[in-house]
Amino acid sequence: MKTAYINAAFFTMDQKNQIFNNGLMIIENEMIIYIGSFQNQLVEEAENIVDLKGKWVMPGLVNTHSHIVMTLLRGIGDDMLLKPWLETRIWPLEAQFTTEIAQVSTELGMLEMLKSGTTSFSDMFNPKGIDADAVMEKIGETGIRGAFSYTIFSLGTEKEQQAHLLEAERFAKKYKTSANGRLTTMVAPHSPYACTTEALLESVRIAKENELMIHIHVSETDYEIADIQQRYGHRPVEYLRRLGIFDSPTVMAHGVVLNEEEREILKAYDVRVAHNPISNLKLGSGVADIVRLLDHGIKVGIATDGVASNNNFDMFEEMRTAALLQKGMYKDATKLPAKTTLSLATRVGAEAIGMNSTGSLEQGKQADFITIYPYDKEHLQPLSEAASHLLYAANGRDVCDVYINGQLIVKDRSCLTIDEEKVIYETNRLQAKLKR
Ligand SMILES: CSC[C@H]1O[C@@H](n2cnc3c(O)ncnc32)[C@H](O)[C@@H]1O
Ligand SMILES: [Zn+2]
Repeated sequence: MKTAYINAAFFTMDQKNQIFNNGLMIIENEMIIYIGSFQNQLVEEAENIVDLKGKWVMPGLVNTHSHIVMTLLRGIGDDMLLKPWLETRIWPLEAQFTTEIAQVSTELGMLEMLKSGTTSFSDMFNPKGIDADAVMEKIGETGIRGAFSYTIFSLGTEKEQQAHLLEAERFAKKYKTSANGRLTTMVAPHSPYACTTEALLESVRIAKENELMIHIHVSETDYEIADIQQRYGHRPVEYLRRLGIFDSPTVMAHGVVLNEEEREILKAYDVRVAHNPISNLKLGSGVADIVRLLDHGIKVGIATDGVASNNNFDMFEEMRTAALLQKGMYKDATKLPAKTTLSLATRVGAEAIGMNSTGSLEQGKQADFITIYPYDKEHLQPLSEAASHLLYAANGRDVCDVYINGQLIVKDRSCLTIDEEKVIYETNRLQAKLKR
């Protein structure tokens, strides 16, 4: 069935960055089959017409690195550096997670992501003590597109670590293509510091044998660089390169502390970077040099990280912060201009996590898009500067509708796939049970 979307301004975020004011988009079988100027004949041929009534339409946002299962930990452990934050606050709390907590935490995160315009995300979750299948079931029900990683940590006895790796591989295989192709998996050794060399080598094997991407935290802090250098005689990038991690397509979260030689390696191996500007600021890790990464031709996506270090999943805030930081750091307002930054949060981010079929409004792409109704919003006036407002003035609460695969998931700010009231009630009931 063909559906025509009319009466809107379409921001394609494709290579040409086109804007079709009062344009037309036609969707058939979950795909965009036409995007462009209004054509009466095409509208007449469509079985369905959706009047978008002056809205702005753009591709759904792509969050390239998150920890959805941590959402219940928002606001806990503020104002700490990464190492003590993980070791004294986050990991002891995650150790108390049950499957019920993980499911509610996931639903809360999904609700927030969807309502703020994220249609695709790449997530690493801590599976300790929880039924990962039950979490996947919840995610599948929401309608979102995602790549999930069952995180590999080197904790416990040799036998426990073997069992953990087996389970990570089972999970990666089982969900490689699931929920009608919307959900997929990656292999995720947590980081060079939380995994043994053996676990990293096993990750390389699992990724290769199953043709999966790798998702890993790398070069997040000065401490990590010194620690890995001392333990293995190399900085993290060279250490991982030698182990073969980058022989599979890899998404590296952070990349805050990198030198020129390392950027050359990332480019040579087509390693992609998930840039988490707010988390990096909040944990006192620093500011990644995105300008240099882009100058090297490295694919960079925008990401929030988990909400315990952000403290929200608002990708509008995230991309604005990304742009402002580079301008400030370089004392050069031309760095990371609006269009470039918007493309990192959409098309380029999608490519970075291997989702080439989404991220822009183009013929042949999946129909993942969001709408914003600007007329009653003072901070989105004057209307003529819409392209600027999307980066510099809008926020996640401006998102009106969200479509994934052409399916309406959020309608007029109500999520159709999640019981919002119940999730908020359960969040507070379960969070109160955690020993802090
Ligand atoms: C085991 S899944 C992911 C796991 O990583 C931890 N985490 C969250 N944010 C960060 C970060 O910025 N760097 C390193 N590790 C992080 C947290 O325990 C998550 O559950
Ligand atoms: Zn992270």
